[in-house]
This record gives sequence, C-alpha cells and structure tokens, in this order.
Amino acid sequence: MKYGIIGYSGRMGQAIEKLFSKAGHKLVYQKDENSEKETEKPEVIIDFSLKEAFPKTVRVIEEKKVPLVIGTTGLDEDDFAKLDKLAEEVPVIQSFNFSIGINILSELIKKVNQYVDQDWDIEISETHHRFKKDKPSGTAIMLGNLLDRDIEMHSKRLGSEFGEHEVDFASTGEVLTLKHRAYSREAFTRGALLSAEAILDLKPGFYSFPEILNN
Ligand SMILES: NC(=O)C1=CN([C@@H]2O[C@H](COP(=O)(O)OP(=O)(O)OC[C@H]3O[C@@H](n4cnc5c(N)ncnc54)[C@H](OP(=O)(O)O)[C@@H]3O)[C@@H](O)[C@H]2O)C=CC1
Ligand SMILES: O=C(O)C1=N[C@H](C(=O)O)C[C@H](O)C1
Repeated sequence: MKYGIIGYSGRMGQAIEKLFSKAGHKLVYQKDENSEKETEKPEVIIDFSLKEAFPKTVRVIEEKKVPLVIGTTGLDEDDFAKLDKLAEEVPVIQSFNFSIGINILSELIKKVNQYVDQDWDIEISETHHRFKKDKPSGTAIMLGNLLDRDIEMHSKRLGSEFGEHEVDFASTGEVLTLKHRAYSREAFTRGALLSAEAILDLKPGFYSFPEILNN
C-alpha cells in the first residue's frame, strides 16, 4: 500500500515507517510541524502527532479524501466531532492505544466492574517516558471512560518507559490489580499496521480498534 505519516519525524512516526517498510508498504507522504513532502497520492494516512496538529490533519484528509488511522492523544470532544464529520466521507479508525494487550485489558476492566460495588475504590496509574507531553495518557482516559464513575488518575513521566497502565480495584482488606506494560513501540505500530491494511476495504465511517480486531 502507498501510505502517508503525519508526525513522521516523531518517535511513533519513525517506528511506523520501520514496521510498514518491513511489511512491504511504500511511504509516499510525510508531514511534520514545519515540513510536508509528497511523492505520490497516499491510499491511507496514519496520524501519530500532537493535538496541536489536529486542525492540519483534518485539512489534509478533507483535501486528499483518503482513509485515516489516528492514534494521536489529547483529542477532545470537539476534535471527535470533527472526526465524525470526516467519517461521513472516508473511513476513520481511531484509538488512544493500538496495542492488543490494552484492548484485552479493556474487556477485563468491564468484567471486573460488574463484580465491584460503590464501596470499592478504583484508581488508574500510568507511567510514560519523560518526553510525553499529555497527562493523563489517552489510554488512561479511555480506560476511565469504561467505568461508571469519576476515576482518580495518577501519572508519572520518567526515563524511557514505553507505556505502563495499572487499574487498582480495592476494598478494605484486599486489592485487585490489572496491569499492562508495553516493551516497545512495536506494541502500538503492529495495531496501526493491522488497521491501515484493513481500512482499505472499509466504507466511510468511524471505527474503533476493537471493531477492527474482532473482524
Ligand atoms: N494510540 C496509540 O497507540 C499511541 C499513541 N501515541 C500518541 O502518538 C503521538 C505522537 O507520539 P510521539 O511520536 O512520541 O511524539 P513526538 O513528540 O516524538 O512526535 C510528534 C510528531 O508530531 C509532529 N507535530 C507536532 N506539532 C505538529 C503540528 N502543529 N503540525 C504537524 N505536525 C506536528 C512533530 O513534528 P516536528 O518533529 O516537526 O515537531 C513530530 O513529528 C502522541 O499523541 C502520543 O500520545 C503514542 C504511542 C501509541
Ligand atoms: O505517548 C506515548 O508514548 C503513548 N501514548 C498513548 C497514550 O497517551 O495513552 C499510548 C501509549 O501508552 C504510549
């Protein structure tokens, strides 16, 4: 496939290029904060950039009318409304976490939540590398949204941690902990690759990563 990356020079952009080229795909479009290069029209664009870049991403997709896989975090309700609008024209796959493990964790959280009553405390902790700008992580927000109450979140930014998320369910006398840790960015780029390959067969619409995984 011919693909483009928004956030090309970033940590995720570089990891995506590495995996996609290993899979035989051709990079034809790349965009960073102050640069843009196109050699051919892409069939799909992958966006792992920053919230500040989002208005530009919307413009690029509107102009090119190509499918979008987006993993950028920090997006708010207005941004999601814009993604919904784009999805009327092209397929859009969005997730704050493209790893398989976090999507399994999501199912486990929903299950555990069925067994605990309001007497149980639930808190989410996440740790990421020192360069990560948003806090709490998109994943922590996504996991918190699976629960039926406001959740206390704790964030650490240190070293080169790729991404660790922990959910504690505690009552007086016991604690149940669910935890996921990414060993490398490949945890996320594999899901992005799966999504980019799948999106070519999709009709316009907004799709979550679990919808892609379960098909
Ligand atoms: N959903 C998921 O599974 C995952 C999501 N993420 C998310 O991916 C995003 C990128 O992470 P990471 O690669 O570590 O971040 P980096 O800071 O390493 O890279 C950010 C990239 O975005 C570009 N950028 C910044 N501002 C703009 C702008 N205004 N217009 C266009 N491009 C811009 C930067 O360009 P320049 O170099 O020119 O500044 C750079 O290429 C984050 O939102 C992160 O949370 C990360 C991992 C997994
Ligand atoms: O910035 C990162 O690195 C990551 N960001 C995502 C998030 O905010 O949840 C996903 C992953 O944890 C890595």
